[in-house]
Amino acid sequence: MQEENAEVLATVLEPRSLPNFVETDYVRDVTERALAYIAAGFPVHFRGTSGTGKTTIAMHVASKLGRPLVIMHGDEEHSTSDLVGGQHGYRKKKVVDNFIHSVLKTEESMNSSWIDSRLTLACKKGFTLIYDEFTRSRPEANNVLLSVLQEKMMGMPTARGGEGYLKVHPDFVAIFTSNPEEYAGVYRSQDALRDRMVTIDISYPDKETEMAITSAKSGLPLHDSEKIVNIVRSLRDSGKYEFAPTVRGCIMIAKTAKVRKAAVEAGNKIFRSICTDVLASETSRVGSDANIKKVKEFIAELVDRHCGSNPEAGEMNTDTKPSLKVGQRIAVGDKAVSML
Ligand SMILES: Nc1ncnc2c1ncn2[C@@H]1O[C@H](COP(=O)(O)OP(=O)(O)OP(=O)(O)O)[C@@H](O)[C@H]1O
Repeated sequence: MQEENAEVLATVLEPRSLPNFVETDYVRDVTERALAYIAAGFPVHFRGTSGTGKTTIAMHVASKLGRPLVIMHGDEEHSTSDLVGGQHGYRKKKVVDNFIHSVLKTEESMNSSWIDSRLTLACKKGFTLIYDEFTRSRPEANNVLLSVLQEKMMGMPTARGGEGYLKVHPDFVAIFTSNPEEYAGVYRSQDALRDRMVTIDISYPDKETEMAITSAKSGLPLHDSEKIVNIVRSLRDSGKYEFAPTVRGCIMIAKTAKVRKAAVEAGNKIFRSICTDVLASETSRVGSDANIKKVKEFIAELVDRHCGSNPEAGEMNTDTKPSLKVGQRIAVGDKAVSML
């Protein structure tokens, strides 16, 4: 019944890397390791703090598999039916019989049909599934995945209310991401599920990768991107923050400096204020005035340290050195970097 009538409530994506994806040695290494585990038949789990690039790498790995892609996002509101599918839809039929003037007859009927979840669709058709931040869903909701990953069978409710099984397509691949900082207050990654996947820890990318990402995403030349990355990495290494700054901070500073045509120089007031705004907001949620003042002073110090003190610095000259172009391979330090 479900096979024939299934409506598909799912967005199937073409497997593609995200725009301006940068491939460095670091990215290539993580991708190759993940693809090898997948080829050996194991689901892969990218685990890392916010902004380390887990989702982007998951999308890249999916693009290498070349199968259609569906994405699910963990959510504590999810129930099993969000993962498996369920009866959805409502049709109302109203018959008004006023043949006899004084009688009004109304008839209503409801009709619902089975709608596959994204997981079911991927299991049936052999698509790639990215389950982003899967630990945000309650363990009971995720339990259906245990037999999918181990026995390659998926428990499905039947028309008569019992349980049937769907055989998982041999091309089905699952890629998971999670943020360990969220385990404490939310739901710990279930051990049984974790035991069925290979976890690759993703930490902050190396300097070359951060520079290449900043340049590719903003269009700023690499030498300017390097100065911004140096500021962010020094702040991260210092430990003087509530939340560690990420490559997202680098991208925000670089893009805004470009829009405002501010030279990436310590002497440029606009550039200084962009660094302070972006990094103070990225690294603190609530803070006392005294704390924020200290962080801002430290950011100013880092801008001086990494961008020189040039009081004459005015508008940036964006024409002097190229940023990373699609397909271009360049040397950053002693490493080769390319943008896909
Ligand atoms: N290899 C890469 N090429 C280009 N951009 C990248 C690459 N890796 C990461 N990024 C960029 O870095 C930022 C953070 O990456 P991403 O969103 O994948 O991190 P995340 O670890 O999934 O973060 P969160 O846990 O907060 O969702 C994004 O703007 C993303 O586009």
